[in-house]
Amino acid sequence: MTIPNTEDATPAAGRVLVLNSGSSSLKYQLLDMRDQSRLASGLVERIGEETSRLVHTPLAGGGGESRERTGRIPDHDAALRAAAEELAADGLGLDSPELAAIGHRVVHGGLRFTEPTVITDEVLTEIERLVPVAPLHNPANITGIRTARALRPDLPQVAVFDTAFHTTMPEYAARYAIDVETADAHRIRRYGFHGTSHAYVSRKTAALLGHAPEDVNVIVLHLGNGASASAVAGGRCVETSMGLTPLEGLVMGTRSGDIDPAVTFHLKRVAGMSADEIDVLLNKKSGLVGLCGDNDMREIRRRIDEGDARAALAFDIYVHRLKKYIGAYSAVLGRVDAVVFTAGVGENSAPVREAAIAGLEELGLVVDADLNAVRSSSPRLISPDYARVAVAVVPTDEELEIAGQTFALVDN
Ligand SMILES: Nc1ncnc2c1ncn2[C@@H]1O[C@H](COP(=O)(O)OP(=O)(O)O)[C@@H](O)[C@H]1O
Ligand SMILES: CC(=O)OP(=O)(O)O
Ligand SMILES: [Mg+2]
Repeated sequence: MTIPNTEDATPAAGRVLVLNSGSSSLKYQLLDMRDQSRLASGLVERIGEETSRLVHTPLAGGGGESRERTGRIPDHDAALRAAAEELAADGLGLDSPELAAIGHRVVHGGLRFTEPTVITDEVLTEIERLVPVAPLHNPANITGIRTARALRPDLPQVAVFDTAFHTTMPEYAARYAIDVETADAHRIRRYGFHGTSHAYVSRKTAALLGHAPEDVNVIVLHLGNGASASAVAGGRCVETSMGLTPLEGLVMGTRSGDIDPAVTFHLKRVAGMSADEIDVLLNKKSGLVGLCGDNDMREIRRRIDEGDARAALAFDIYVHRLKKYIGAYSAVLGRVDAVVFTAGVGENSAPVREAAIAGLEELGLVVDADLNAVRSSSPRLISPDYARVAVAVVPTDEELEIAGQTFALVDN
C-alpha cells in the first residue's frame, strides 16, 4: 500500500473526524475546529461478536435523536464503514470537502513519537512494529487508519499517541531495574498511556485553579475501563502508573494492574498455563471483573448496596491501590496543588472519590460530601475551601484534544 506524503496538504476546511479504536470498540466524533463545535458522535461496541451495536448521535444545530443498529459487525473495518454510512445519512459523509483531516488515537508510539504525526507508510510500519507491546490496542488503531485511508486517500491522516505526553518522564522513573542490556535490546521501559487525557486534564485543572500549567503540580487519576495515574509537575509528566504496556499500575475493569512478576512464572510452571493464556488472564479476566464478575462500577455499587461481599472486596482493592498511588505521587511531587479525578469512573463515581481520599488528611486532602455529590459535566472542586490541596473532578475530552492537535498540524 502506498500512502501519499500529505505533510504539505493545506486544508480547505475545518472539520476533523476523530477515531478512537479500542480492542472491541470504535468511538468517533466529527468536530468543526473553526468553532470547536461537535457535529456528530458515535460508538460501535462488541465488534466481532454476534451482538455488535452502533449508536450514532447527530449533534449539529442542537442535535437530534440517537440512532441504533444491532447485529454482527465483524471487525474495525466494517465498524468504520458503518459509522461513515451514519455520518453520510446526516449529510456529513466522509466525502465532504469540509473534512480537513482524520485524527487517530494511537495507543503505543514507543519512544519515537513524541508529537502528533502525519501518517505515512513509514509511520504505519513503525506503529505495526509496536503491536507486541500494545496487543489490545495498536491492531485496532492500524485497521482504523487503513480503512480511513481507503475511504479518503487524499486526506491527511494524523496519529496522536497515548504515550507522547509521558516521554518527558525522567530516566529514573521510566527505566525498570532490570539488566540494562536486555532492557535496551528489547526496548523494555515504562512508556505510560492515556497521555492525551493526562495532558488535557492537567491543563484544565490548572485553569480551574486560576494558574498557568507551569505553576502547578497535579496528580491525575484517569479511571475509565483502563485506568492510570500520573504526576504532572509544571505541565510535564514526571511519573505515570502504566508501563511497557497498559497492564501495569491501578486495578482496572479487566486488567490486574501491579502484581509480582513472579506470579506469571508460577502460573506457567505450576498451573501449566501458556504465555498467551496468562496474557488473557491478566488483561481480560482480572481487575474488577476477575475479582467480582463485574467491571462496571455502577453495577458494583448496586451489589454493595445489596450486601454483596465479593463486590465490596473488589471495591476495597480498587480504592486501596488508588490510595497507594496518591501517596506515592505526593512524595514524588513534593508539593501537590491538586488531585483530579477523570474518565468514566472518576467523573461519575462519588463513592470511589470519597473512599480514595478518605484518611489522607495528613497529605492535605479532604473531600466535601456535598460538593462530591453534585452531578455536573463541568470541571469542579470537591474539596472544602480550607483544604491545603484541591481535589477536583475534570471531565476528560480525548476527542477534542486529538482534533485540536490534528488540526493544528494540518492547518498551516
Ligand atoms: N454513573 C457512573 N457511575 C459509576 N461508574 C460509571 C458511571 N458511568 C460510567 N462509569 C464507569 O466508567 C467506565 C467507562 O469509562 P470510560 O472512561 O468511558 O472508559 P473507556 O474510555 O476506557 O472505555 C464504565 O465501565 C463504568 O465502570
Ligand atoms: C491505554 C488504555 O488502557 O486505553 P483504554 O483505557 O482505552 O483501554
Ligand atoms: Mg477511555
